[in-house]
Amino acid sequence: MSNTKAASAAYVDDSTKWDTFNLDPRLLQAIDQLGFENPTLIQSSAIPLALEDKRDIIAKASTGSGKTAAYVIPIIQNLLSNEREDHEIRSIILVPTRELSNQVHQFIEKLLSYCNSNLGSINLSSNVSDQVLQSLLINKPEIVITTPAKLIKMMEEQNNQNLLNLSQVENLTIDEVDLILSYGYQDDLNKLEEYLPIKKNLQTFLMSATINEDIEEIKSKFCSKPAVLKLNEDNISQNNLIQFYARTTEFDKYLLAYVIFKLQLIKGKTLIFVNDVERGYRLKLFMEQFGIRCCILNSELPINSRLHIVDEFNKNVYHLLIATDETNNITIEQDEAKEEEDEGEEKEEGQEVKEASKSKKKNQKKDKEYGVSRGIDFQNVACVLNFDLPTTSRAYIHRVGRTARAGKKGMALSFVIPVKEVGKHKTATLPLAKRDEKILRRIVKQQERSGFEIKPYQFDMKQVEGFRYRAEDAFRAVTGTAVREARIKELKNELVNSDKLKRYFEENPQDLASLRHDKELHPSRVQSQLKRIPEYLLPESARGEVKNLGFVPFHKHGHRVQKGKRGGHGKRFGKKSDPLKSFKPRN
Ligand SMILES: Nc1ncnc2c1ncn2[C@@H]1O[C@H](COP(=O)(O)OP(=O)(O)OP(=O)(O)O)[C@@H](O)[C@H]1O
Repeated sequence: MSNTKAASAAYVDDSTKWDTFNLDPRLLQAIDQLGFENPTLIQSSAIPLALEDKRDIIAKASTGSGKTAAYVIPIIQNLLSNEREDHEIRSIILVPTRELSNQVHQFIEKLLSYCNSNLGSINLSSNVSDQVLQSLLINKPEIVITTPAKLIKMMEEQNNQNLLNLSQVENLTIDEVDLILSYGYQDDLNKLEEYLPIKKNLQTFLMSATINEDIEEIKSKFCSKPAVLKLNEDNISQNNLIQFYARTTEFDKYLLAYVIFKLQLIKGKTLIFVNDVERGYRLKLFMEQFGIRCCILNSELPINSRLHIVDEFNKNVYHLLIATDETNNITIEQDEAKEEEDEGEEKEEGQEVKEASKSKKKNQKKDKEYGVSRGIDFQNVACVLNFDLPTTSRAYIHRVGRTARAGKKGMALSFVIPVKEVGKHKTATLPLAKRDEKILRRIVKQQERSGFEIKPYQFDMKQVEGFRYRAEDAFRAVTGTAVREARIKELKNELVNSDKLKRYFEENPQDLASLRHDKELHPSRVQSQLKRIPEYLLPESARGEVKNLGFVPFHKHGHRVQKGKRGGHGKRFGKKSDPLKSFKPRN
């Protein structure tokens, strides 16, 4: 989390002020510095329960509703109000991914700004060597943030046992608790049970936007009489997320992506989700053909690069990020089984999914603790594009939750392939798309249950058609070999970046900006003519002098489109533009 403006009325509890919680002045000052004027609803519900009533908490609240502060503030407050001479580990925060571990750690450090000399925190899942971690642990930081696997690995190493003494732990928090279970951390949690003083009044917080009965076992292990808070969309008066889906074909996904991003039909930053690493590179290479710059995020990249990419995306260095969502594949079997059970659907298709996901798993060298669709606080994302539909409706909630955060507005657009279209385009196909229609039905139902609508969006294909030839040409240039080469090249680049990042940029943080992650990879045939859009391809309103603004405003009044500059368009949209407005739905 970086500096944040106050969340909008949708999430903020205006009726509650921070000073009603009797927080330590050092903590209040840090909250003030973050710009959090009022607590959010989940914060104003959870904090008194945790502090005054000393309750364990199970909180299910929407993505972006401020759950992190809802558990971090009570943790810090409790530590401050029982300050001790001796330093010991007193709070463990478990998160499913290294990305989230880093983010939560950074947030905690901000809240500790005024009490750093009294309290400390450590991120065990950071990218430093075990020796460095050991030297940091000597200082006995009070708060440990980690993935379960890393904690257990360190606990099991003989020489860490004194350093990682958990006998004084007073609080255990499990963030994204349902994902922790899906990631196969159950064994680690079982082991953790042995190390923790559960019987001695351990306070437990279990948090997520999606929680179901799967957590019963954890609940009975770690909680006693928990207060269960359910603050989902129903509790929020205003819906800031506009959701669309568009039925399309395997190839037309690429065509539409080209049109949307080349014509800058989406205003602001976009996060594009694909379902596997290779598709991410294919899409990047395809977009590169048109001079559309974007960067890639996936589990193959070194952790330093991943964190740096997210950080720079948040600082608006990049506008387009193609992220491979692999929680998708990890949770698919469990989630499918669960969702099918809920809806009494047949098991056969579940089998199909298992097979497809198995064959995928074979050639992936992924970091098991990678994840960006859960919990990562991407800042100011205008649009989430599900280039590939997620494979469960639960994954959908978390993906689209990367936009419209903290009460801001956002849009989600999901491409859906009708069953009869699957397998028609040899290279662009994605076998799991056979499930798209079914998943869409579930998403629609689930959104309806929360009172939201996901609307169909039909692009006016007549307008798009003119771009087809160029899209096909560009797509042909992105061969399988080109994708493989790009993948290796990106990995090499990022390893170099990562090494540089580690050694040099630690001391020179201001120079971090010089490492760009959206460099062109182009191992495919480069066709420079594709970077320009000839005028005849533009929608009428965008040709020549602007007359019909309010449609696709390619440039401000009185300015010509500056071709050849920044991917062919010098100017951003005027005020009246709406994302995707030129492609009106056909009813
Ligand atoms: N009281 C507050 N006032 C204003 N902004 C806030 C407040 N609390 C949190 N935020 C901001 O809201 C954003 C979302 O918070 P957070 O990441 O904790 O959400 P979350 O509920 O954990 O979401 P997810 O389920 O996606 O993990 C962050 O940018 C955070 O800084």
